Amino acid sequence: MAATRLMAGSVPVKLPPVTFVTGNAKKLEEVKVILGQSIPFQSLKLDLPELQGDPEDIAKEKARLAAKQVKGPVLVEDTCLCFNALKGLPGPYIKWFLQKLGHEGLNNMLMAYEDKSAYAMCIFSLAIGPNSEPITFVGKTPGKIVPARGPNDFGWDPVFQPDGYEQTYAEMPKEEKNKISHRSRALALVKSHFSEAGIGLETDEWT
Ligand SMILES: O=c1[nH]c(=O)c2ncn([C@@H]3O[C@H](COP(=O)(O)OP(=O)(O)OP(=O)(O)O)[C@@H](O)[C@H]3O)c2[nH]1
Ligand SMILES: [Mg+2]
Repeated sequence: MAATRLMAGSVPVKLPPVTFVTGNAKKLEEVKVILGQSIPFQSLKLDLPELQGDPEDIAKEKARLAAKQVKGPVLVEDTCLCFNALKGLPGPYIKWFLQKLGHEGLNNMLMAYEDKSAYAMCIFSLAIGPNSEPITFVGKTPGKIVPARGPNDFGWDPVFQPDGYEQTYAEMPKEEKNKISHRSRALALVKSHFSEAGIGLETDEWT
């Protein structure tokens, strides 16, 4: 099973299948549903170390590390939750803020501010191999931080209410979240890249 890169006017170059590398089962669940059969991929559960700094650099570095481990094409993603009143923080550090402070703590961080607006951001990074420069695809969904509502099965979903909705991500049916989420917006760009770059895949099977 191999992916094929169709170069205009040249012989297609075969690439191994793309591996989505993440340690987060909930991310993987959403990526599977959003991509459907559009880009067949295999997944690898690996909690990669993360650089500090600019979210795009974090995602690229994650892709470089993943490509070294997999020795082939990889897709990774890094998710940020950015509070406008805090100039974008916690951003890429949301995992640790959520772990230490919980939903209530995230709300409390904004207590001193009237502005509760925030945005969820997903940066996918694709590296074709260990020596190629990763490229990134950014998806954002604006919303606000609210006291937790809805099931508690994925991260900060209960405290993020996207603009134009009365429900938090957690309260929305999954199909609805996947229509407007930061993740689906970033993946729409990944899909376009695959079709524009002429990256065809020989298989439509899940592995
Ligand atoms: O409510 C949520 N709705 C989402 O749509 C969503 N996407 C990610 N997250 C959480 O935000 C942090 C990102 O950190 P993160 O990008 O480093 O992820 P991770 O370390 O869990 O996995 P990975 O880095 O191995 O891929 C982690 O706490 C994730 O659980 C979400 N929470
Ligand atoms: Mg991580």
